Amino acid sequence: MNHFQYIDGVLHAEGVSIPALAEKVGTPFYCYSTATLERHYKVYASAFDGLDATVCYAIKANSNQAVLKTLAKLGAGADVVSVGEMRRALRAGVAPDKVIFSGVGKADAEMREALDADIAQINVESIPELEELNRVAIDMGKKARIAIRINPHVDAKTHEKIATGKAENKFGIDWTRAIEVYRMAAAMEGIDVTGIAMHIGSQLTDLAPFREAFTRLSGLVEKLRDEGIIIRNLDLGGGLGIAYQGETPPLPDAYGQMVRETVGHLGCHITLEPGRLIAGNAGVMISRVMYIKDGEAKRFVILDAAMNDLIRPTLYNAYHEIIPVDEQGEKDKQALVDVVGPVCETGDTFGKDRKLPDNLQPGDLVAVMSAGAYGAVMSSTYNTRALTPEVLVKDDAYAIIRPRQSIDELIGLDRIPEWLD
Ligand SMILES: Cc1ncc(COP(=O)(O)O)c(C=O)c1O
Ligand SMILES: N[C@@H](CCCC[NH3+])C(=O)O
Repeated sequence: MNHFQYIDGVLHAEGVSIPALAEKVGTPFYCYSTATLERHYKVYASAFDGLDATVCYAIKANSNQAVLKTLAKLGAGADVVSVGEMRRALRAGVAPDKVIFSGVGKADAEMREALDADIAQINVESIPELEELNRVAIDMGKKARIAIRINPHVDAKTHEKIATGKAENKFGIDWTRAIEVYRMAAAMEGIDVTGIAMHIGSQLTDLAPFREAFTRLSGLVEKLRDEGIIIRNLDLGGGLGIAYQGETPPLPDAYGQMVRETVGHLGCHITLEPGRLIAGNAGVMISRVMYIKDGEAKRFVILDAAMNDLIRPTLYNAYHEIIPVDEQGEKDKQALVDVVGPVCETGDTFGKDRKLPDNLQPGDLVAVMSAGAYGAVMSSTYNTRALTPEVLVKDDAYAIIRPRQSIDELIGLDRIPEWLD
C-alpha cells in the first residue's frame, strides 16, 4: 500500500494534506511516511525469518535522527560509514552490538571511538587500514572484531557511479587475495577475525549478480575454514533496488530465498545492510512552481527546489517521477516540459520532457517522488541556499524533524581572518 496518495483531490502523506503542510513548513521540504518506513523494514526483515540474521539499516540513505529512531524501535541495527553516522545511530538508540562500521578509509580517531563504543564489527577494506586498526587496538589494550570486505569482481549492472564490486572499483580487497589477507589478520594481536563482508553496488534490479557474488563468498568461507580461520558473520551488504520508473526489482522474499540458497548452509550469522529499499519510497520532496517559462525550444517549469536539495538527477541522471499535488492536474497531464531548479547550472534539471498539466501555474505544488533515500542526506548549500527541511508524518500527525536553516545562520558559519578586519 502506498502511503502517498490523493485524498479529496490533493496528495496526502498518510492522513496529512500536503498543501496544508506546505503552508506550515514552506517549500521545498522533504516529507517521510512512518507507515512506509515501518512497512519496508518489516517486509525486508521478515524475508530472513528463520535465519540467524540482523538487519543493519545503511543510515547513509537517510540518517535523520527521527527516521533512525523509528527504525531502531523496530529492532533495526545500523551500518555506518563515519564516526558522525556512528554517533547518530547510537544516539537514536541502536544497540552497539548491532552497529557495523563500513567504509574505505577510517581515521584513527574513528577507530578509537568505535572500539570504545564496543560496536559489533569494523569492516576493513585494505591492508594498510588493517595494520592501522591493529596498532590502534593494541594501543588501547583491545581486540578489534573485524570482517574483511571482499571485492568479488562481479558487475552489479547498475549505474557506474554506484557499482562497487568490480576490479576497477576502490572497494574491498580483491577476492583473489582474500586468503592471504585473512592469514595476515588472524596473526595480528589486536585483531579478532569474526566475519567477511561484501557489498557489490546499489539499485540492483536483478538477483543474478548477488547470486554470483554470494556463491563466491561461500566458496571463500569454506576455504578459510580449511585454513582454520573461522568466519562467524557474513555481512552481505545492501543494494536491493526500488522502482523509480517502472523497474521490477526482486521482492525481499526472493532475495531472502537466494540468500538461503547461496550461503544458508554455512551456519553463519548473517548481516544485511539495506538502505534505499527502506527509505527510498518512504519519502517525497515537495516543491512549489515559481515560474513557467516558454522558451523557443521548450517549456520550462522552474521550481523552488534545486540540485542542491536533491542531487540524484544531476549526479546519476536518476529518474524521479514528478507529479502535481493537485489530483485534477495529475489527470490532465499533457504538456511536455523540462522541470528545473533556480541554480546556475544546466545540470540543475529534475526531469526532461515530463508530462505535467498544461495549466500548471506558479504557486502550484509538485511532488518529486521516491526521494526518501540519498535525498536530504546529499543536499548542500550550493548557491547559498539553506538546507531543506524534513518532515515526518505518522497517521494524521506531522513533526518537523529538521527545521529550515536560516540563511543568516548559514552565512554566519564563515570566519573572517584578522588580516581582513
Ligand atoms: C557498505 C554498504 N552497505 C550498504 C549500502 C546500502 O546500499 P543500498 O542503499 O543500495 O541498499 C551501501 C551503499 O551502497 C554500502 O556502501
Ligand atoms: N548515492 C547513491 C547511492 C550510493 C550508495 C552508497 N554506497 C544514489 O543516490 O543512488
